[in-house]
Amino acid sequence: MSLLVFRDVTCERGGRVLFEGLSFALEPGGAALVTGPNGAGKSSLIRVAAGLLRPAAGAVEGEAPRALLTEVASLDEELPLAEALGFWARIDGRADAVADALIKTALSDLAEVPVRLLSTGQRRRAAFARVVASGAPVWLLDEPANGLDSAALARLEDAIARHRANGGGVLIASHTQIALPDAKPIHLPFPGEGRGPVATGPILVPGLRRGSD
Ligand SMILES: Nc1ncnc2c1ncn2[C@@H]1O[C@H](COP(=O)(O)OP(=O)(O)OP(=O)(O)O)[C@@H](O)[C@H]1O
Repeated sequence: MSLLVFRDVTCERGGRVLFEGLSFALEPGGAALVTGPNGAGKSSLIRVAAGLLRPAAGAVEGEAPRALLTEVASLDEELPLAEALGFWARIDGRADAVADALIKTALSDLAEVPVRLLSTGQRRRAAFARVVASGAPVWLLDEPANGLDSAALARLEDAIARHRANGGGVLIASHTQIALPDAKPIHLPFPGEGRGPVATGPILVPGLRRGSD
């Protein structure tokens, strides 16, 4: 059974259609990579998948829990990292998962450091640790490689590969090259590029249009 399904989804923001008729399914072990220029609607697509934006038309389906990574880590700045992660992990009923998530993101040494003292890359890894600790089968990652050095990027790619090998699925929006074998491509084109198919393979995108800017 599919983990996540977009069925003829249209997304509008600010009175503008960003994409329409977007259909694809994320299977266990699967991945989809959303690309496109600034403002094309990549983050909006991820937010639609997360249920934070309602599609103007169509439906997003799937019973599997989803974990979301955005620019904002939403971790208490004053708490030590492990405690800040523990707050969310307890809500997910996964308090025991924090230590392992810290190991997978190479943050164990910073477990007692207040979140406000973390660097940009460390914050990004901390936000990803939240996703790892959640135990959710579906990972929705908006620019997960932002701010990461090459070692951290390799660890991110490893974690994604392991998640997929365990039957999880990932939907990623990224400007940066990221190793995502056999990912379904979803390209959101430039404004004014016109209507037409924007994806190949198993993703079906009957049309895509934009309103006037
Ligand atoms: N809250 C909002 N209200 C109205 N329009 C918005 C809102 N947020 C974003 N938009 C518009 O929606 C469009 C798509 O934005 P989005 O952030 O999804 O693009 P993106 O492809 O992720 O861009 P980037 O590569 O710069 O991150 C942009 O034109 C943006 O101005």
